[in-house]
Amino acid sequence: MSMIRSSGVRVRVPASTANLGPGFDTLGMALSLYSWVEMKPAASTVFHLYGDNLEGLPQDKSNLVYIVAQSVFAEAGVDIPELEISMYSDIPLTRGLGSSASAIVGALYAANALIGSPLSASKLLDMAVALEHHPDNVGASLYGGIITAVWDGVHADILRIEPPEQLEVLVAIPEFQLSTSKAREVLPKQVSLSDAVYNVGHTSILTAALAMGRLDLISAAMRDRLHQPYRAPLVPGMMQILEEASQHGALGTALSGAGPTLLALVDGQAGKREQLEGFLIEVLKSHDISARTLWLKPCTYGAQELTMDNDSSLLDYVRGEVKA
Ligand SMILES: Nc1ncnc2c1ncn2[C@@H]1O[C@H](COP(=O)(O)OP(=O)(O)OP(=O)(O)O)[C@@H](O)[C@H]1O
Ligand SMILES: N[C@@H](CCO)C(=O)O
Repeated sequence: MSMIRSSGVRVRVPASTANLGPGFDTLGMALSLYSWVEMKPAASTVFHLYGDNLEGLPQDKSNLVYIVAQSVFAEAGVDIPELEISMYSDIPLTRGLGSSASAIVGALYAANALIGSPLSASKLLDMAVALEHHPDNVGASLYGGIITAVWDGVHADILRIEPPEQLEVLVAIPEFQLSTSKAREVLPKQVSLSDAVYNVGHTSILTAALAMGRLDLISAAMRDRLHQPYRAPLVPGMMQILEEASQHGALGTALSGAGPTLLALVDGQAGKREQLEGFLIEVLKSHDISARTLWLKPCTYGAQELTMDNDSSLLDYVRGEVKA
C-alpha cells in the first residue's frame, strides 16, 4: 500500500558524462553539477522552471518530468494525475552533460519518494534506461561515482567504481547545442572487427585503471574508434583537442556523451590548470566556437532526497545551498 506524502518531496541529481572515450554506451561518471526537482500533489498541474537552462521546456503534461512521474505511479498502481513540479538546473541542455538523464532520474526518484518509495533502485534503473536507452548516463545520475553498465533491452546490470580521489574534470561547453539523436545519426551501423577489438581493449584498461587509481594509464586508455572520429565534424577542433591536450596537462580527453562538450580528466595534484583551460578555449575559438569552461569533480553520490522546507521555494533553497 503506497503512502502519498502530501507535503511533497525535493531531490538533487548530478549531471553525468557518458562514454569517457572508448566506453561507448557503457562507461559513465557523475559530475558535481546538479539539477533539482520538487514534486507535490496538486489540484491542477503547474510548473515552476527556474534559471536559464530550462528555458523553452514545456510547462504542461507533455513535460518529460511529468510523463516519467506518471509512469512511476502507473507501475506502483497509484493515481496522482495533477502535480506541482518545480525545477532548477545548472546542467546545460543538449550539451553532452546528461541533462535528459538527470531529468528522467530526478522524476523517477521524486515520484517514487512521493509515494513512499515502493519501487527498488534496480527497478528505477530499468525504467530509466528504458526511457533514455543509455545506461551510462542514467546509471551515473542514479548511483553516482563511475559506473560501468550493460543493458539487454529490459534489464540493466551496473557496477559502481569509486572515483580516484585526486581526479578532477575540466569541461569546455560550446555555446551551440547538439542533440543526442543528431550525434547518433552520423555513426556507422557496422564497424570492423579491429575497431571493435581496439575499443574493448581500451575500455577494459580504462575501467581497471580508474578502479585501481592508475592515473598514469588513463592517457593511453582513453582512445576510441567507435564514435568520436565520426562525430568530429560536428565539433570542429575536437580532434586537435583529443590529440594534443595531454601536452597541456590533461590525463586524457573525450567528447562528453554525445557532445558537443569536451571533457578532460586531470590530476588535481599536478597543476597546469590555466594552460589546459586556455588550450581548450583557444582551439575552439580558432574554429569560431565560443565555449565556457567549468572545473568539476566526479560526484560520488547519485540522486538524493533533500529536506523539504515548505516555507521557501525551490529557488530560495538552491540559492542557499549554492552559497553555503
Ligand atoms: N528538466 C527537464 N525537463 C524536461 N525535459 C528535459 C529536461 N532536461 C532535459 N530535457 C529534455 O532532454 C533534451 C536533451 O537531451 P539530449 O539527450 O539530446 O542531451 P543531453 O541529455 O543534455 O546530453 P547527453 O545525453 O549527450 O549527455 C532536451 O532538449 C529536453 O527535451
Ligand atoms: N552514450 C550515448 C550518450 C548520449 O547521452 C552516446 O554517446 O550517444
